[in-house]
Parts: sequence; structure tokens; C-alpha cells
Amino acid sequence: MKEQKTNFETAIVHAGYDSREHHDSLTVPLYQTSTFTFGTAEEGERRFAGDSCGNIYSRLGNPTVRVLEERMAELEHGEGALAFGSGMAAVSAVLIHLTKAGDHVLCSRGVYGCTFGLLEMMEEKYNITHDLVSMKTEEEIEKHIRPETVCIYVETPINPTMEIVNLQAAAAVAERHGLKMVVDNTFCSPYLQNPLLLGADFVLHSATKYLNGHGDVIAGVLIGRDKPEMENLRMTVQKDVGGIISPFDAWLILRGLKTLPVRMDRHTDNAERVLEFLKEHKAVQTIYYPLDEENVQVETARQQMRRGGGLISFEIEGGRKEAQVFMNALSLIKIAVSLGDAETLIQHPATMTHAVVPEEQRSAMGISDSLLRLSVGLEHADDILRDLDQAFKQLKTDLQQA
Ligand code: MET
Repeated sequence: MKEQKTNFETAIVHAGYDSREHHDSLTVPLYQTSTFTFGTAEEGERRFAGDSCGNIYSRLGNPTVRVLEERMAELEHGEGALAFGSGMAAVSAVLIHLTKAGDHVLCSRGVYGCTFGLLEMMEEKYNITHDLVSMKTEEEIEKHIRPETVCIYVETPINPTMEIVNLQAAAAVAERHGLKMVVDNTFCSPYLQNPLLLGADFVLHSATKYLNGHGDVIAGVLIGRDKPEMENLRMTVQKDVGGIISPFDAWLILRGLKTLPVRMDRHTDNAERVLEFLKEHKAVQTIYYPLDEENVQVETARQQMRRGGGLISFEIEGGRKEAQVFMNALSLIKIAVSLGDAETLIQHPATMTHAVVPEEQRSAMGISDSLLRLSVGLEHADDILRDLDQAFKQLKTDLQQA
């Protein structure tokens, strides 16, 4: 694995870019072009044959996108990275790369609803089966491995229950059985957690979230520990399936990325204030936050995460109706799926991000009808708390009147 040459905060501003190669432009230029010209027919032939390294066509590579990929590889301590048009394009690319008909994927007990949908589709159409299991210890993981298992796929913290997967335990099992391990690191960003350093083979992100951080891009990134394997993935799955990112979106992410450490620290500071507030509130039944002292998994979370991050899930007294009344009473906090933006967002997983998961499996994942997921933004913490407080008061009044 590549040793990080500079500190994280420096690499995130500079890695993968040399202004001398781009007319001395301080910032990464936007190469908003679909294709590149060849000086001669023979040069075109050489580029297609891989004998000359020039650009060909933006589905096969683009200079702006390449800076984002190299930067992400460095930040996640990988050897190569590919940027995609969405987080799900990154998820599907790595699963297409790792599996064939008849294989089995061992998956964490919970995953994002569309990842669950993709796994179900792969099972139905291609007989690539999967199991969703708790992954707190090696023993728990070990007992679900089958002869046809080819990879362990995890989210940690899990969307939206914030359950922690023990990455070192999962990596130990993967190594024993020669399996590839993939980690969705979207909730943490590379600033808070680096799964490749804990034994994973691939790490992926919905770059829509903290990486971009400004709510104006849909994108994904996949980082791997093996350079030839990542180049192979680029020239097979990514080229032929085609879920590439646009140069402009890559440029926007490069712009947003520079402030990631500053933003993540503020998101976490604000989330810690929200955590304390929710703990004091009678209408809140359960709270899920990785670095909450009362979390039974706090030790594992501490070992693999630098700080707790900006997401908090909580159950309020009641069910779906109460959850919806509470959300409708919010004013500053916006009702929206997505996370990692400057704006504080709230969503109801049972009817939104995880609505595609059948009810029985949703409860097995720990998603109840009263569960809400809050992505704590960058506003002043006092204003976020004031909005939550007035919504709880409103909920009480509405319920008394009903
Ligand atoms: C289309 S639903 C969700 C988007 C995003 N993955 C989230 O968890 O909020």
C-alpha cells in the first residue's frame, strides 16, 4: 500500500495535481470534453493499443477526473481509484468485478436500501446469492462463510442504524478464506476512517455526501489496494458498463473536497451537541451514535474511527405517524434524503432510503417505524437545537389535540 507522503489536510488540497502540467493553473482545470484528438492515425492506433498514454475519450479517462481519482487513492491509502456517476455505480462496478453466477456475497446486517435492491436483483437474475449478518466478531462472520463465498461487503457505520462492523475481524476472516473485502466508507469519509489500513481490499464512497459536501453532485468513488486490478476494472467494467462521472462533477468534488477536514470536524462538533440534547429529551427513546459512551460498540468504533461524524439516528416515542408529525414541525432542518451537506437534513428510513427493503428484513436490520436519521449540518449548533426543541414541543401539542 502507498505510504501517505503528506498529512491528510495537505494531501486533500494538493495530491494528484502538478500545476506545471496544466499551464500553471493553481486550481485543477475543467476538461469539459467528450473526446480527444489524435495528431495522426498512427497515434490513434497506438493509444488504443495502450502503447501511448495520451487521452482517447472521456469514458476511458479524463484529466480532471484523473486528479480526483489520484487524490482519493492517496487519501484512502490505496494504489488506484475510479470515479463514477453515482455511489451505486461504484457499488455495482465492484460487485460485477468480484462475482459471477453461483457465487455468494456475505454482507453486513444492514446496508443502504439500493445496495440491498442490487443484491436482490443479482440473486434473482444471476444466481449470485447473499446473506445479511451481524459482523461484530470473527466467530459471527466465520459461521456464515460458504464454499461459494467470494466477498465480504460491509457498511460501517451501517446506514441508518449506525451499527459498527468490526473491520479487523472481517478482514481476518476474509484473509483466512481468500475473500475480497469491500467497505462502504460513505458515512465517515477518509478523514474519519481508512478501511484499507484495517485490511479491506476495496473502499467506496457515495461522493454525493461528505466528499463533495455541497449537495449539488451525484457521484461515487471506488479505491483499491492493487493498481493493476484497478486498471483492469477501469478497462473492463467501468469502460463497458459505462457509469462514469462527468468532468464537471469531478471538478465540483475537487473544489468541495479541500474543506473536508474542516467540515467533518464541525459536523462532529455539532453532532455531539445534538447527541447531548437528544439524551436529555423525554420523547427520544433510543439514540444511535458511534462514539456515544453508552453505545455497546463504542470500543470498536473508537479503534477504527477518528471521531463520531455527523450522523445520528434516533427513535422517538410512537411510530410512523409521530415520526412524520415531528418531521413536519421542523423548520430550519430540511426533510430530504442524502447526507453530508452543509444543511441539516432529516429523513425517515422506513418510508424513504430503506422503503424498498421488505418490512421483515427492515426490522431485522433494526429499522423501526419511529427511527429518524439526522445528518447534522454546518449551521450554528444553537439554531439546530432550537429547531429540534420547537418540533418536539409541537409534536406534544399536536398529539394532545389529536
Ligand atoms: C434515493 S435514497 C437515498 C440516498 C442516500 N444514499 C441516503 O442514504 O440518504
